Amino acid sequence: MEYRYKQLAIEYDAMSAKKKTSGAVSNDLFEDIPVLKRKWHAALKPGQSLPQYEDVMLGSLGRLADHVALLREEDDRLEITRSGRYVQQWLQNDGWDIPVESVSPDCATVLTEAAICAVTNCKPHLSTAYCVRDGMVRTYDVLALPTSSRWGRTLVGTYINERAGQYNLLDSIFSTTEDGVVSLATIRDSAGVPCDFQVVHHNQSAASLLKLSAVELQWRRLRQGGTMLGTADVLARLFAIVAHSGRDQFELDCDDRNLRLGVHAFGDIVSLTVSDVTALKRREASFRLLFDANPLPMGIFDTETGRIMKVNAAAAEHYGYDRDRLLGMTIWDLWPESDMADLDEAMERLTARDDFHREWRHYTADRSLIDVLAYGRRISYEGRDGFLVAIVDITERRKVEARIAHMAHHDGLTNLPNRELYQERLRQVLQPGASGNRSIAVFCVDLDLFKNVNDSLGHPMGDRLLQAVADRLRERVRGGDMAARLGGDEFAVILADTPSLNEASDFAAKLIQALSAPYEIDGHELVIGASIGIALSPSDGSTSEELMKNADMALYRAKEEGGGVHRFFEKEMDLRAQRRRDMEHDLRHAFAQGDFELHYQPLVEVATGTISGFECLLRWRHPEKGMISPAEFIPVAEDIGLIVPLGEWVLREACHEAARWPDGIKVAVNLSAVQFRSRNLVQVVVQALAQSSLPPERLELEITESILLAETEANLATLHQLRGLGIRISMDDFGTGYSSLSYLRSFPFDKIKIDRSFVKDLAQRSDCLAIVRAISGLGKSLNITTTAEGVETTDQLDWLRAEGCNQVQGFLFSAARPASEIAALLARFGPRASKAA
Ligand SMILES: Nc1nc2c(ncn2[C@@H]2O[C@H](COP(=O)(O)O[C@H]3[C@@H](O)[C@H](n4cnc5c(=O)[nH]c(N)nc54)O[C@@H]3COP(=O)(O)O)[C@@H](O)[C@H]2O)c(=O)[nH]1
Repeated sequence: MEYRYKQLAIEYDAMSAKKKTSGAVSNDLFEDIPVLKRKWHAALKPGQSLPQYEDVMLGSLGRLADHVALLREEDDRLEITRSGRYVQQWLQNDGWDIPVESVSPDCATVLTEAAICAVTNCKPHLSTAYCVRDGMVRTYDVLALPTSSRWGRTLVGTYINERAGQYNLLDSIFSTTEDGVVSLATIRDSAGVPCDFQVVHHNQSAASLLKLSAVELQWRRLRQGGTMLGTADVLARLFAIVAHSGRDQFELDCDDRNLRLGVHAFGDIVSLTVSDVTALKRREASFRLLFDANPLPMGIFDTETGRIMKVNAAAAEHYGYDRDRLLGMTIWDLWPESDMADLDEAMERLTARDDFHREWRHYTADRSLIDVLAYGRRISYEGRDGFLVAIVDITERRKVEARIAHMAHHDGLTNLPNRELYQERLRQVLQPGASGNRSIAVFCVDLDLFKNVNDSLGHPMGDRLLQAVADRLRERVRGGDMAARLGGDEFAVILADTPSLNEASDFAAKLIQALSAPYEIDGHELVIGASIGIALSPSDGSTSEELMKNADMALYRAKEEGGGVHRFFEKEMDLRAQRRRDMEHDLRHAFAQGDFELHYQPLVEVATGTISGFECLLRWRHPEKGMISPAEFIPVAEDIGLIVPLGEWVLREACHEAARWPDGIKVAVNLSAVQFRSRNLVQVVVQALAQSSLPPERLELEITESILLAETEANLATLHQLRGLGIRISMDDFGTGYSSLSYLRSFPFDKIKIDRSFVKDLAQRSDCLAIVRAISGLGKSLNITTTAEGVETTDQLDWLRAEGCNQVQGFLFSAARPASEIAALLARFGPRASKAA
């Protein structure tokens, strides 16, 4: 641009010089202005603000008179009263006494301005006027000389003269545009047919764009060559345009540039504009590359109509449409009906924005829904306001996210909601107003005998069973209700709309029935049961935590009662739970304080009536509650894991005590199944024997069949190791529980202890006698000692002797007594005492 102005200035100077030498404007007149100014000053008399009109203007102007106009103020407006011929030509008006405002505005403006300034400042004022005459810009000096008339009026003598130098208006405009402008004259042959064109006019930009100097281009015939306009193709186009006096636009690619030619024919004169569109072309090529070849689906849609105006190959392929088919559609066609309100709202907002970035759902050609992220930018395309959109398909990402979210809230095995989702749902339905005034029932479900399946048939079978249980649960809940797996064989149900206690009870009963029906899995018919604890809101709690805790307590009660039943929460259960928590605390404290002691109950040989050993029984002397039964505290110690260190203490103490007894007197110590889980049981026993120096043959370990129910292989291995040390192993409480004979086959027990419940009714109940007889017979044939527990009467002793039982234990001889009383007991029932008897 700067170059253009410089060029303009040079052209102007050149023209000024030309005018001066050509004499188009009188050289002498260049001197007139200082002369007139001097004259005005010379005429100014002391004490006057303005010189007299006659002194300045009259009689002495001579040749300048043609260049002078006389202005005066008349009726509040400026009037030209007289004007010389030169001025009249300038004004294009030869009238006298005419208002200044009636002449052409370019003259009126400068005359008014000069006159006002001169009168206001009481001195000559020189202005410059630029006037356009015949397409030429001319510059005039306008000198206003304020004077006073004889009658006191102010008259302004105004001298006007053109300054040397004028320039062509169109030339100046053309010279400032970067586009080339060329005028061609059509050359016709003798037959009058156009055969060539000649450059008759052009601007500098045209020469630059056509890579010629201005001189080389001027008067050049196109067929002469040397320009890209002389090719056959361009000439053919120009001839065609001239033939119809029409217009056309086309592009020329040459070397490293792209030129766009706009052609307009006026008869035989052809006006040509040449624009450099190289940058534009490159932008278009980049756009094509980015758009057409982009692997991302892209398109342009009309903002107003939603019409799809352009798509790339990736879009056609991704959406599964033929490209033309896609171009005949609108973006509404891609949207699911359900999202239409969303689209309307989105479109409303789009019209006010230049770009957007949002998530939409689209239909593909096969009507499958995909999740897409659309990035849009407003563009103008084919004269329409549109949006260029790039699409990123995030369907898979959304699926994975949904899967992860599902997994975070569902149990992987059964696909039921997990504890977190269950609690969240419970919190939701408990919100004020969520379920009106209706009660909400929370069910804690625990499977009975599930552990057996897991232990006997393995975990995969256990898993299949849990899945089947989940299916049955799912079938029974609907709507806003929920069934969940909380972990292991623990499930839970929420009934969010439970009108009555009876209905909750009915539901629980039916659920137990459904879950207890046999399962057919991999050719196995499996039977388990279920126990349910129920808590209702608001009576049993108003928070999810309270309700779940209370339902759990009710479940505990149901389990305690043997399972297969449902129980509602009762306030009293809360007290029991509190008592239980107290006991756990007190147990830990008691162990730390050494509040436990061991008592010993004699084991008497039926044949001799002498003591052959003692069963070691744990006692807890509570500082406030007195003696607490092991039947009460051992299950709690097992639950909290205290039985492991406590059992170790029992073993060490019992061995230590027994080591002080006469040779051959054995000590029997009870082992809990939990002690087997600690995995260092053998080591603990070995240490107890070593520290006490008690021979292993004098130690008997009493186990219950529960040890053979869980982790059978590992526990059997432990038992074999213990027996390998020479320790005797007894099966306690035989006849209760499952009493599977296969246990007797799986391990060579040294002793079977017949549970005292059979001994108690031996004389009254034939079934008890039959069982005692069977167990004794079994012991005899397997060469296993049989010990009857709970013998309280001589009658019972007689029956047992008759049935061939080897050993007895019970209050008939003695209850369990502290170690300090052992000597007395031995004195009474000991081997020597018997001999004495
Ligand atoms: N794991 C451990 N378990 C232990 C330990 N110490 C005891 N126990 C187990 O606790 C249960 C209850 O024991 P306890 O209250 O001591 O009862 C025992 C005897 O007092 C009772 N008994 C004995 N004779 C009679 C009788 O003639 N009548 C009658 N009503 N009760 C009698 O029987 C219990 C002994 O049973 P058992 O162990 O099956 O031989 C109990 O199961 C203990 O095993 C311990 O250190 N570890």
